[in-house]
Amino acid sequence: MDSSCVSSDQVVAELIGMGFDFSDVTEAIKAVGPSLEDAVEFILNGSCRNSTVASASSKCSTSNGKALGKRALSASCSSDRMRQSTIMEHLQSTGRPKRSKTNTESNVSVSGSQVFRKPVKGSNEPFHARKCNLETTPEKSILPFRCQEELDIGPDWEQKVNNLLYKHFGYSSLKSFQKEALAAWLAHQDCLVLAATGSGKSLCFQIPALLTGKVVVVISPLISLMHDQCLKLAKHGVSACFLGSGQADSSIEQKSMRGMYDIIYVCPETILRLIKPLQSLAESRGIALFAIDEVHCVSKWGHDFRPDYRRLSVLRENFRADNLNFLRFDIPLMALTATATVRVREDILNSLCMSNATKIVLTSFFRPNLRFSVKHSRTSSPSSYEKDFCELINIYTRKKRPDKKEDNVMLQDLEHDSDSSSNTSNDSVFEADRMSQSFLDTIVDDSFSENDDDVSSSKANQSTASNEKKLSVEFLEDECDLLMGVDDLDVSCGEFFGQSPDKDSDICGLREINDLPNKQEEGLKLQQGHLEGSTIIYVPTRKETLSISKFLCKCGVKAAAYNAKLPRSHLRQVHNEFHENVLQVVVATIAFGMGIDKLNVRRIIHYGWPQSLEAYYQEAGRSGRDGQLADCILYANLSRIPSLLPSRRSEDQTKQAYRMLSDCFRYGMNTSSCRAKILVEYFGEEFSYQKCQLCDVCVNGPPEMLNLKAEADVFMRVIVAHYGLINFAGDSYDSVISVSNKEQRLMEKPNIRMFVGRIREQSQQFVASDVLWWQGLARILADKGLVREGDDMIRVQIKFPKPTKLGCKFLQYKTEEPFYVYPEADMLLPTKIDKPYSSFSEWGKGWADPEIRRQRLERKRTRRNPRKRKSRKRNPDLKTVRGRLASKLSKQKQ
Ligand SMILES: Nc1ncnc2c1ncn2[C@@H]1O[C@H](COP(=O)(O)OP(=O)(O)OP(=O)(O)O)[C@@H](O)[C@H]1O
Ligand SMILES: [Mg+2]
Repeated sequence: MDSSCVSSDQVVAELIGMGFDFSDVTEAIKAVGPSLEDAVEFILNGSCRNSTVASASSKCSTSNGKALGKRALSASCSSDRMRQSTIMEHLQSTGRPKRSKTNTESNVSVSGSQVFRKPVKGSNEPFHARKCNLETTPEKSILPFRCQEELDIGPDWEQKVNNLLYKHFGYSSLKSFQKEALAAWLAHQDCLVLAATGSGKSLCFQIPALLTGKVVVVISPLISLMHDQCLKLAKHGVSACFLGSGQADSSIEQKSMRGMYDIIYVCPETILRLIKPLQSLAESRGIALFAIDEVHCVSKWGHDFRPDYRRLSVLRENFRADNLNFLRFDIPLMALTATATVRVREDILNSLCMSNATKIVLTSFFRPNLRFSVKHSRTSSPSSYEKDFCELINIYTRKKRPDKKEDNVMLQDLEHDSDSSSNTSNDSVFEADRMSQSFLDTIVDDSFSENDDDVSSSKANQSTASNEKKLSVEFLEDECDLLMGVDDLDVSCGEFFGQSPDKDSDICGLREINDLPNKQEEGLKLQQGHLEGSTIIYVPTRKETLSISKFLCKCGVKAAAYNAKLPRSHLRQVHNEFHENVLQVVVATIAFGMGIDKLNVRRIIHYGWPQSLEAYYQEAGRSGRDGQLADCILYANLSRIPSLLPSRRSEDQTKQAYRMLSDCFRYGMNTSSCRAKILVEYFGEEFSYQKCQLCDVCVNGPPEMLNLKAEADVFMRVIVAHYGLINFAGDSYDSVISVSNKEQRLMEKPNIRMFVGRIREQSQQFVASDVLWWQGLARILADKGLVREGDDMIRVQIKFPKPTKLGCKFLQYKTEEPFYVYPEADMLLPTKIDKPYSSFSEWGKGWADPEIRRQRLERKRTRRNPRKRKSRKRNPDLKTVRGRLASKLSKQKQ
């Protein structure tokens, strides 16, 4: 067989697959030979690289394309009738009846033509080109790429898809949710795919491009995500490009709009200005689908709201069959996410104007190989790092000397960067570090913590700070990377041409180990990476990315910081080295983007409270994508109520943000329910397993239940008495409330501290009890419907407890019925609580002994560290937000 001829066939098929007209393709091949790149250039630019080709080109451009094309093909392939006939066979295959716009019942036919991609290694199978120009109409001849013929994919579409799947990705079959999503797309239905992280949602929108030869347009929120996906597709033989927001060079965009790539990744900002060119593309090569990946970004009720996502309803408005007469059906929308609550789903459907008949493909959010746990830590200092990362350091440094030079690659890079004054990017690292300093101080100082976590206090903070740049929301928000812009790498667009799928290996951990049976060495290497795996540590602030990565590097771990303020080139390097297993640990803010698809991420550590369970689950979901066990550990200060990180929010959004933070806090405080169950139920799924058998709660079991009848009783009595809701005749609690004071007290906002103070005053048994413990009890009582938030504000922790009707009834029951509950995590903290309060009878007696009392009070004083408190009071620390506010306020008072 003439190899050059086979090669020509391949190039022809590839070019037709790209959407070029057959006549143009043959003309180009004739002119430049079987070179894909030159042929593309020839067709697009009408010119070639060398002079011979150039002359051919000019010759071609004036000649009859079709005639020349036929001649070209017949000339180059005259000796290989078999290959030639294979192409021709397909080209001449009979057209199927066209579907009408009203034929919405069809569930197995698609608009456009079937096309097979570039043949894979060693394949002798016939390959096919699209069926363009066989039924030429005058209209079509005006549009060179246009191909309106409908091909019935047929009832065996699944088999066809499986073949493509195997050829391109090495997988044997579709997962059932992928099948469902594809069936919906084949039936021209919009589709919302809700499936767990790492379940394979991307294939749902990649397959349509392979199956139809039309373009798939994917809206994606981050350059790094688009970049990774394009790279991966290219390795699997699919051409793709990505278009970020600020492209200096528009050539890729232009080529993409001419149908050069099978899949176009584009950020929402950019797609809004590409509507017209996309309409032309829909008319020429055809658009099979608009996929909106990470679609939870649409919703302001979600955790990662991007205003530009909300404007994507333009896709539905501008790509309807009603508006565009060349369309038989609206171009379907496929929206995909791994983290959307029921409310967010509704918001997505409405905001994107998805059709009423949208198919919801819902799979379990449960990831059975993820082991969730929560640990208490101050998370604020090197001493916490030492304690908390000791195990991690051991894993990565078992066979190494901790001070080994080469282990500190990225740290040295950063330090070097910081020291240098001549290099701009270095400056920015240093700048990032310097700028972060003041903010970290505020975080360490818990300026945003404690109990002032309500909307009003947050507003007060914001307004007081508004004049001072350093205290502005913008500044603080920026320090936290709360909003990640799309441009998270130093590239704004890129193109990737499909390589033969067999050429790719395990680079970037793109394929399963068992896909590489003949590549033992690589397999072993990868396996080694799998055993140890990679780790991502998520922290709330940029400063912590630097301090923790620095700490780890010093301990011999190959770690790097990742936050939005670091130079883009550094971020790209971190991405690459993370994927290539050069780095062991990445310490990142949320900027280390969504959809990171690396097989061997063995642990995700959250070091500090996440802002929502959606964000937490999304980030945790980056681990264990190889199906092996992976750890998702949340280290949080359980003795502190988490606070919202500063961000610009409307009042409604602030309320929602508090709701989400509160759910997250309750997840951390939980001691009795399976963590996986809490997480999947949060997304509205019924958890069918009851227990995951892996999380800390399932493994360690819940704590002992305590009968807190006495404590609940005293707490309820104090607040009920305060509100004067029950007349406790002759009751000591009532006796402390004089009638004259009642009105005044009803006017004031009695907070939980006040009530605890009152309990301490009135009952010696509880005289040294901790507010933290009572806060836990207040949550339990609120869960049982006995108390509620007094001012109806939404808070992370109940602050102004007020009895409900049920709460009043609770006190009226003069029964001895026990009140058994599981204590929450903060109620169990050893430093705060020595004993369960139900054993106070004995413990309380101790207070009668002066020596015991002296010792206890002394202990308490030492715990509180009075020196620090004193100095803070007298001299507000001007390095902190709280300190600056305090000093400002005291000046105002004076
Ligand atoms: N049918 C399949 N059989 C085996 N593996 C598959 C299949 N489909 C997808 N995968 C693999 O699953 C992994 C995760 O895929 P993908 O990145 O699409 O996940 P995702 O659902 O988009 O996750 P995320 O929500 O984090 O973005 C990929 O490595 C992919 O190749
Ligand atoms: Mg994804």
